[in-house]
Amino acid sequence: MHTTTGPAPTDDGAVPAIEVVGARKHFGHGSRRVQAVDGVDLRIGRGEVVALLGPNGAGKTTLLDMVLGFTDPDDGTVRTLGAAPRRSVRAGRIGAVLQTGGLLDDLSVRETVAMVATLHRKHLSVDEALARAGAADFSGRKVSKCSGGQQQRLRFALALLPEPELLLLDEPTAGMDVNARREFWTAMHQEADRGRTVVFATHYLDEAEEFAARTVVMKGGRIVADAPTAEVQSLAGTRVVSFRWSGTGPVEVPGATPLPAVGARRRLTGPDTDAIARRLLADPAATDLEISHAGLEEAFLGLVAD
Ligand SMILES: Nc1ncnc2c1ncn2[C@@H]1O[C@H](COP(=O)(O)OP(=O)(O)OP(=O)(O)O)[C@@H](O)[C@H]1O
Repeated sequence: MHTTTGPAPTDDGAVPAIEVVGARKHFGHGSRRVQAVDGVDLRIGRGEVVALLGPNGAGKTTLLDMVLGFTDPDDGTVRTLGAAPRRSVRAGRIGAVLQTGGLLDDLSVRETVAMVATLHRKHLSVDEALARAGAADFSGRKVSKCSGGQQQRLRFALALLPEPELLLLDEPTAGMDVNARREFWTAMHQEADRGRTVVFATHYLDEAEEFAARTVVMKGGRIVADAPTAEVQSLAGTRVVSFRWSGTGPVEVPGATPLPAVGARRRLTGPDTDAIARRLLADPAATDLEISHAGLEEAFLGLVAD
C-alpha cells in the first residue's frame, strides 16, 4: 500500500499532525536488503513537541522522509495534517530543516530567503523569517561563507517562511557550537509557543530532555519507547550502579549494560540494579558503590542495547 491520498478532512484540530499506521520501508535486495522502517505506528497531536531519538541507522530519517512525502512506505499509511504528505507539503503546511542539500552557494542568505519566498503563495516577510530564525545578523553573507550552524539557521528561516503548522527537523543543530544550539532552541521554543507542532530527530539527549515533552526512541526500524520524556528515563533500567574498579579489563556482570565511565568511576545499568550491586559487593576490586537514578542518556543506552 502507498501513502494515502483522498480529500483532506476539515481542519478541526482533532486531526492529528502526523498519523503513521503499520509503516514499513526497505532498501536494497537480497543480501543487501535493509529494513529501514519495520512496522511503525505513530500518532502525534497538534501542538506537540516530540523528540525522535535513536542510534545511527535506526530509521529516523526514513520515517521523516515518509512523513514529508519524499518516499512512500512499502506497506502501511502515512498522513500528515489529515492529508497525503505531499499535499500538505505543497500547501506550505509543513516546514522542514533537513541535514543536507538545498542551498545555492553563490546567493546571500537574504537572497536565498527572498528567492524561496517567491515559491510560496502566502509567506512571512523576508525580514521576519530571518529574524525569527536568528539569521538576521549574517543575512548579507554568501551561503558558501556561512558556517554549518549558520546554514542550518538559514534552512530554519526557509522552513518558517510559509508559517507551517508542522515543523520537521532532522538533526537541526548538527554542526552548531553550544551557543548556536542554545540560540536555535530559543527560537524554536518561540515557534512551539505559537502552537506549531515540532518533531525533531536528534543525537543530543539533552535536547530531548530540555525541549521535548514526549520522546520516541527508535531502534532497528521500530519504535522501542514512546512516552513523556521523563517516563522514558524510567522505561529502561531506572537506576545506575557506579563504583571504583581496581580490577584489570572490563567489568563482567551478567544482565548489566556498561555505560561510559565518568572520571574514575565505572557505571552499569540493567533491569535489576540490586542484583548488579550484590554481585559487585562480592568483588573486592569494586569499591565505593553507589546506586542512583538514571538520566535520559542512560535510559536511552539501556533501551537501544542488544
Ligand atoms: N537510500 C538508501 N539506500 C539504501 N539504504 C538506505 C537508504 N536510506 C537509508 N538506508 C538504510 O536504512 C537504515 C535506516 O537509515 P536512516 O537514515 O533512516 O537512519 P537514521 O536513524 O536517520 O540514522 P542517522 O542517525 O545516522 O541519520 C540504515 O541501515 C541505512 O543505511
